Amino acid sequence: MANSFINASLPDTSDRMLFAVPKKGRLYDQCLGLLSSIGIEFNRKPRHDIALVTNMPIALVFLPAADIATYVAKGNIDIGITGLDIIRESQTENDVAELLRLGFGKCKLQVQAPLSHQGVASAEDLVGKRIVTSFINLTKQRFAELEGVSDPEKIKTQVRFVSGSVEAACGLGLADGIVDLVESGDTMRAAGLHAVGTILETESVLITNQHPRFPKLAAIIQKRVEGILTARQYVLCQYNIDRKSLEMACRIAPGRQAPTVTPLEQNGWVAVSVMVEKKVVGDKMDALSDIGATDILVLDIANARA
Ligand SMILES: Nc1ncnc2c1ncn2[C@@H]1O[C@H](COP(=O)(O)OP(=O)(O)OP(=O)(O)O)[C@@H](O)[C@H]1O
Ligand SMILES: O=P(O)(O)OC[C@H]1O[C@H](OP(=O)(O)OP(=O)(O)O)[C@H](O)[C@@H]1O
Ligand SMILES: [Mg+2]
Repeated sequence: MANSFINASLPDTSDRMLFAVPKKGRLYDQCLGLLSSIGIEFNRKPRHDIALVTNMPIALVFLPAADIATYVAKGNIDIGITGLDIIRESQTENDVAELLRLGFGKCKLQVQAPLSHQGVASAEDLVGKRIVTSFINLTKQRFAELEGVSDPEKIKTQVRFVSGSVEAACGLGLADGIVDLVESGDTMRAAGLHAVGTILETESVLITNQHPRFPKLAAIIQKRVEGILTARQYVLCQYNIDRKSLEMACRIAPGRQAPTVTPLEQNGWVAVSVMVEKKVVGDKMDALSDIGATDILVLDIANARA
């Protein structure tokens, strides 16, 4: 279970829920944005990896993303944000509870080979060859499947660990193929590589220990984050329509629960307010306009609670 940091120069965290956040890298900015959106305020001193939250009994702990799942699984940290890829690689999926998928940090863990090696068209073609990766366990598991071997430690493919800039390994002669994360594909292409197989699709997740020390506080954080994710996913659409066309309009945009309908002073007309998924709002506006809706407005939602 989580302990306070026993060091006179460190803040007292004994009564606080420890919340781990990636200290740098691809998830850092998005995590800080999310913390701010859910109303978490803190002061972080330069070079300090612990920051006390000023308006909740929480201490933020800034850690490498790759270590967060292990700390949460072991109970040294109560709640945290990391990638699904890291949970799977650290083999902690049975010891952490996944509260929410966060919709950022989306990418794929892919097997990649040099474009110049024309004989390698699929991951199978790399069986028995040299693979370099930061994802040793997931890579060994995939090659064990490809080789039909039940123990990933008994594969003939040679899997070697490097901690970063994995794409350089083929060009430098250390590997015949690599396994690394791909988002836009720019890094892969810049290194003269192409994807020959996908091991995992990943995104960021909010996780807790299976037996969190502060279950109520963890539930509050989960609710707040859920609210922000909903707010990001939806917009509020408002329009006026003849009551005769209301049923059709509600079929076009039924909302999350149901539209709010308010009578207008104008006889027979109503004002409708409804949540619509951002990605389809253009289509919905066109369809509402086609059946006679007027003054169709779309408003951003700053926050939401189910
Ligand atoms: N290109 C990317 N696009 C989206 N998500 C990514 C990308 N690269 C990494 N991630 C996600 O972020 C997690 C942390 O990786 P990241 O590269 O940010 O950490 P790091 O290697 O510790 O930082 P840095 O690369 O700055 O040294 C990954 O496990 C993955 O879930
Ligand atoms: O498909 P892309 O959009 O190019 O993103 C993929 C790159 O992002 C990550 O690297 P990062 O920038 O974190 O550097 P690192 O390899 O040193 O960790 C990952 O390891 C890939 O190299
Ligand atoms: Mg990285």
